[in-house]
Amino acid sequence: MAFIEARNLRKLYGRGGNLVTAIGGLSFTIEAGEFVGIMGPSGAGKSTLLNLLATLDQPTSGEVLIDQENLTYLSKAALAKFRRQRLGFIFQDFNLLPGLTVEENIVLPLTLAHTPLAQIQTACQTVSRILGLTDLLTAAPDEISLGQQQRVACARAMITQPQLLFADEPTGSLDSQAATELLQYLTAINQREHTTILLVTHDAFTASFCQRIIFIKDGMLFAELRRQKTRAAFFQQVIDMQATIGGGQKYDLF
Ligand SMILES: Nc1ncnc2c1ncn2[C@@H]1O[C@H](COP(=O)(O)OP(=O)(O)OP(=O)(O)O)[C@@H](O)[C@H]1O
Repeated sequence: MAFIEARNLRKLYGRGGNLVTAIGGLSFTIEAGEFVGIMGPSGAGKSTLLNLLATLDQPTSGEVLIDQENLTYLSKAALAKFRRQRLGFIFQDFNLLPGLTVEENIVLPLTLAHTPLAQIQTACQTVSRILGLTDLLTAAPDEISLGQQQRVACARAMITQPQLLFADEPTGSLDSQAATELLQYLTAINQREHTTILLVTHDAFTASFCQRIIFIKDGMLFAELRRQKTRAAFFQQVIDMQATIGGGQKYDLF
């Protein structure tokens, strides 16, 4: 049974003669516990697609179902509750609140949900230990490195133990060591907790940690790759597909 189902999704921006088709009619499914990447050239519609699946944006037409719940028919309040209880988000620019400590940022989703304090403290200890943040809990976000900030954002996304985690270019601001650590952590929660992960990336190294990559171009499905052998072999397959699809790297002209 599909965990995420996109049914003929379309998203147009603008109006009149200035209409842009960001997503042109996409249908696919993702199973529970999959670790899936979305790739494609700049402007292909990757972020738009992620935002539609993550309920952060509404399609012009088509439907998104998550765990057999058709999100098209949920009210704004029901959608907000669904998002809060079941989804986690990691974005490239972290969105940490500068006036709060690392700990306050991490526990924010539980604080907003009025979770009992003892439960918040236990959850914070667990997630901080896993992500190596225990010694940084009293720091302010601007006192820690970018890699550490990204791990804080990851901890905040994970503290509610979401079934489904969305990440948009999660390694975009990280050096290769911090990126590797984050990807190993995502792999671990995918394998241990069976968290379904959907991430957008233009980076073949990041993509090589996924089990399956959906390539889109001009808002349409272009190809799909499944990891069958080693991560190194998958990395090479991703590079080859990027060459085929064209414009695979954002900054390949520089
Ligand atoms: N808010 C918006 N208003 C108008 N057009 C938009 C808007 N957001 C995205 N677009 C257009 O929709 C198309 C898809 O954009 P999107 O950001 O989803 O692509 P992407 O594949 O994530 O690109 P990138 O890799 O550069 O981030 C592009 O042509 C973009 O210019």
